[in-house]
Amino acid sequence: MSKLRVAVLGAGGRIGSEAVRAVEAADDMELVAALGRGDKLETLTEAGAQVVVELTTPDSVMGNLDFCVGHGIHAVVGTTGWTDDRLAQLTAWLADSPKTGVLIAPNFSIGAVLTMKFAEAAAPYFESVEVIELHHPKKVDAPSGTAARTAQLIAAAREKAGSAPQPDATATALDGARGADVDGVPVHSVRLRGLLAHQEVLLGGEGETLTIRHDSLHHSSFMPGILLGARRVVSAPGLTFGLEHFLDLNV
Ligand SMILES: NC(=O)C1=CN([C@@H]2O[C@H](COP(=O)(O)OP(=O)(O)OC[C@H]3O[C@@H](n4cnc5c(N)ncnc54)[C@H](OP(=O)(O)O)[C@@H]3O)[C@@H](O)[C@H]2O)C=CC1
Ligand SMILES: O=C(O)C1=N[C@H](C(=O)O)C[C@H](O)C1
Repeated sequence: MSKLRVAVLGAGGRIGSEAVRAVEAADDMELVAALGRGDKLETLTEAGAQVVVELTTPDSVMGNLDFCVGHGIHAVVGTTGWTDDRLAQLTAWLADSPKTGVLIAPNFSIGAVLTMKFAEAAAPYFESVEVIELHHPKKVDAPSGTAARTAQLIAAAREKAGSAPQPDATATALDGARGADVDGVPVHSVRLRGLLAHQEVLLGGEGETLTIRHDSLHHSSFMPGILLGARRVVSAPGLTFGLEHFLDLNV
C-alpha cells in the first residue's frame, strides 16, 4: 500500500520538530516536506503532500490553511488562536473545496482530551468551576487553546443543564485577579520555567471539591494524536474540531 504523503509546517518549532521525527518513524507515512517560516508554500504541491501538519503560530496559521485548502491538501492543525471569525473564514474556504478535510485539535494528547470530556460531564453537578492552565514561559498565547475549549465545553454543559451562575462575592479586584472570563468560566494562566503543558479543572460544591488534572510531561504526548489525525483527516471532508471525533471514546 502506498504511504501517506505528509508535510510539517513549523518544522523547526518545539512540537513541529517532534512531529517531523514522529512522521519519519511512522511505517505508513512519508515525510515529503518540513517547512519553517519564510519557506515557499509551493513546496507542498511540488512535493505532492496529501496532508499538512500545521504547528506554527496564531499569526501564520490562517495564511497556511488558505493555501492548503485552496490546493486540496488536508490539514491537521494544532496551532492555537481560534476565534469564531477565523472558524467562519476556514469554513468558507472548505465550502469551496468540498473534498478537503481539516482537523483542528486544541490538544492532541489523550489525557487532555479526556480531561475536557470529564470536565464537561462533571460541570453541571457543582456550583463552582474554574480552570487553571500552566505552561512553559515561551508560550505566546493565553489562555491556552485547551483551556479556552475546556471552559467553552463547561459553559455549554452548564447552560444545557440550567445551572445557576457561579457564586462569587468579589466586589473589588486587581486587574486579572479573577482570571480571564471564558463564557462565564474563570480561566487562570500560569507561565513557569520548568513546566510544559498542564491543566487543572477545579469544581466545588457544598462541602466537597473535585480536581481533574492533566500533565503533558513531554511533546511525545501529542504524537499519537497527530498521527491518528493525519490518517483519519483524509477521509473526513470539512471541518472537524477536536480530536475526540476521531477517537472511539466510551465516556
Ligand atoms: N494542539 C496541541 O496538542 C498542541 C498545540 N501546540 C500549539 O502549536 C503551536 C506551536 O507551538 P510551539 O512548537 O511550542 O511553538 P514554537 O514557537 O516552538 O514553534 C512554531 C514554529 O513555527 C514556525 N513558523 C512560524 N510561522 C511559520 C510559517 N508561516 N510557516 C512555517 N513555519 C512557521 C516558527 O518559526 P520562527 O521561530 O522563525 O518564527 C517556529 O519554528 C502553538 O500555537 C501551540 O499552542 C503546541 C503543543 C501541543
Ligand atoms: O503551546 C503549547 O505548549 C501548547 N499549546 C496548546 C494549547 O494552547 O492548548 C496545547 C498544549 O497545551 C501545549
